[in-house]
Amino acid sequence: MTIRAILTDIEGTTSSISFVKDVLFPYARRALPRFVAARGKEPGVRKWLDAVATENGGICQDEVIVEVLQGWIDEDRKHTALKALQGMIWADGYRNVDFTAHIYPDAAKSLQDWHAAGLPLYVYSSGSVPAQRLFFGHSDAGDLTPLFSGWYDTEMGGKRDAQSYRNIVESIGIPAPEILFLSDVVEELDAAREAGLQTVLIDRLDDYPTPRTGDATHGHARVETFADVSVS
Ligand SMILES: CSCCC(=O)C(=O)COP(=O)(O)O
Ligand SMILES: [Mg+2]
Repeated sequence: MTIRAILTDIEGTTSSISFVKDVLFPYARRALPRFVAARGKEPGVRKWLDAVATENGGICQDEVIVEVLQGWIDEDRKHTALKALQGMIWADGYRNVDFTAHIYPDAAKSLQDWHAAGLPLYVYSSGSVPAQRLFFGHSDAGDLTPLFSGWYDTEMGGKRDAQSYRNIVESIGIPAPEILFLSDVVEELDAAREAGLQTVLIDRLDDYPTPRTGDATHGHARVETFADVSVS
C-alpha cells in the first residue's frame, strides 16, 4: 500500500530517551517550584494546577501540587496537565539556550527528504503540542518545524488507545492504511495498527541495547534507523 503521510513519535523514535530523561525532565523538576510561584495565577497555568489538585482530592496548597507533579515526573507519567506545564517550563530553557533538543541525524535527514518529496509529516507525542513545536524548533539540526503539517498530543487520547489514532486519521484526512506510524513502543504501534495504520518499530540500539526481535516486535516491521524506513 502506498504511503501518503507519516506520523511520528518523538522520544525514542526521532530523539533519544536519555535527552528527555536526563535533560528535559530534571530541568522541569528543578524549575517547577519557582514557575508555579511566579505564574501559578495565570489562567493558562492555573487550569492545569487545578486539574492536578482535583485529581488528588482537592489539594489547596501549591507546594503540595508541585510535589505531586515532581512525583509524576519521577514516574514518567504521561499526564496531559503535567505535559502542558512541562512545555511552558521548557520554553524558558530553549529561549535561554540552556539546551537544544536531541534529534538523531538519520531522523533529521529522512524527515527533510520526505518533506522535500512532498510527503506530509505529522507528530504524535505525549509531549504537549507547544512542547513539540519548541522541541523541533530548537533541535540539534536547527528549526525543523516547517517540515510538519500537523501536531497531535494526548488531547487526542492516550497513545496506547486505538481511538486516538482514529481521531488523528480523521483530522489528517488521509485513509488510515495510507498513513505510516513510527514509534519505539510496540503498544503504541499495536493501537495504531488496530486503527488501520501501517506501522514500523524504530528500535534504536542507543535507547534499547537489546534488539527487540521475534515476538517482542508484535509482528511490526522493525528498523534501527530512519534510513531503513521504506516509504515507496
Ligand atoms: C516533545 S516533549 C518531550 C518529550 C516528552 O515529554 C514525552 O513525554 C515524550 O513522549 P513520546 O510520546 O514522544 O514518546
Ligand atoms: Mg516514544
